[in-house]
Amino acid sequence: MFGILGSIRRSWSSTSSAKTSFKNSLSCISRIFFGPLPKDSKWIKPGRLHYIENDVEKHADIIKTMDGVVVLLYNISRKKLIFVRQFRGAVYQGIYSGQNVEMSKGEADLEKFPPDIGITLELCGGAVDKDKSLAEIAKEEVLEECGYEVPTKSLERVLDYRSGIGTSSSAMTLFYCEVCDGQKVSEGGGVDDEEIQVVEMPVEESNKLVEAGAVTNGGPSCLMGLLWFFLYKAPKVS
Ligand SMILES: Nc1ncnc2c1ncn2[C@@H]1O[C@H](COP(=O)(O)OP(=O)(O)O[C@H]2O[C@H](CO)[C@@H](O)[C@H](O)[C@H]2O)[C@@H](O)[C@H]1O
Repeated sequence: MFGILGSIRRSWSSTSSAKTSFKNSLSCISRIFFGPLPKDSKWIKPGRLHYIENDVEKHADIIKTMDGVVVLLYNISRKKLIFVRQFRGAVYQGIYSGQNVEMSKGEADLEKFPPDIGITLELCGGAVDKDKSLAEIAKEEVLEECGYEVPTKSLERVLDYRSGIGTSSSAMTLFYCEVCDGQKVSEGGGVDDEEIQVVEMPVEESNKLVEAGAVTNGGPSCLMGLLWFFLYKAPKVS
């Protein structure tokens, strides 16, 4: 199973077998290099919040980022959960720099740190960057990334929570949506130059993703969605 998903890397050892640990690369990443954040970044804005608590002045170094939606998709025709895999620069950087809080600089050593270490397994989703309802944004992401055309009413709002509460605290919304083969209208894979791979995984196999130790390079949204599914949905639908 972990041939396709890749197991989590907290750090990367140069003695690790780079070529065999990750299979099924999504795309060809030939070069990775690190640079400073431009002030006009559309995606993140860093800042410092000051506050006085019990007469003591304190501060929090924070990052403003966009809110997001994620969708746990379940194909009822084939009893499969649907995930997406993609290269995430932040994950690559996190593994590359390890415990070091400094941002990496310059050219990445792709021999020691192959690009595939930055590939995640995630729920379909995206940023709340349009003036539309959360369900409409979720519906669009389901179509763009996974190729299923679903009505907004089939998106069940499950949980609202915050990610990265120590630094960014963006508001996230998890939806659950059942789909069938008849709703599959395209391959998915993202829009423009996105390189997203759709992974349809049998329920029994997905269950292993939340077993102790079987953590993937995925975020808490994916793990939390899976836990919710196995607690509340799987007993009824699988
Ligand atoms: N940090 C970034 N830097 C440069 N380009 C970026 C970017 N994040 C997204 N993009 C670009 O925007 C495209 C579309 O993004 P999406 O709306 O699908 O959001 P994504 O799933 O990347 O999550 C995004 O938005 C959600 C909600 O904020 C976050 O949780 C998640 O970390 C974030 O990547 C990506 O393919 C990429 O080109």
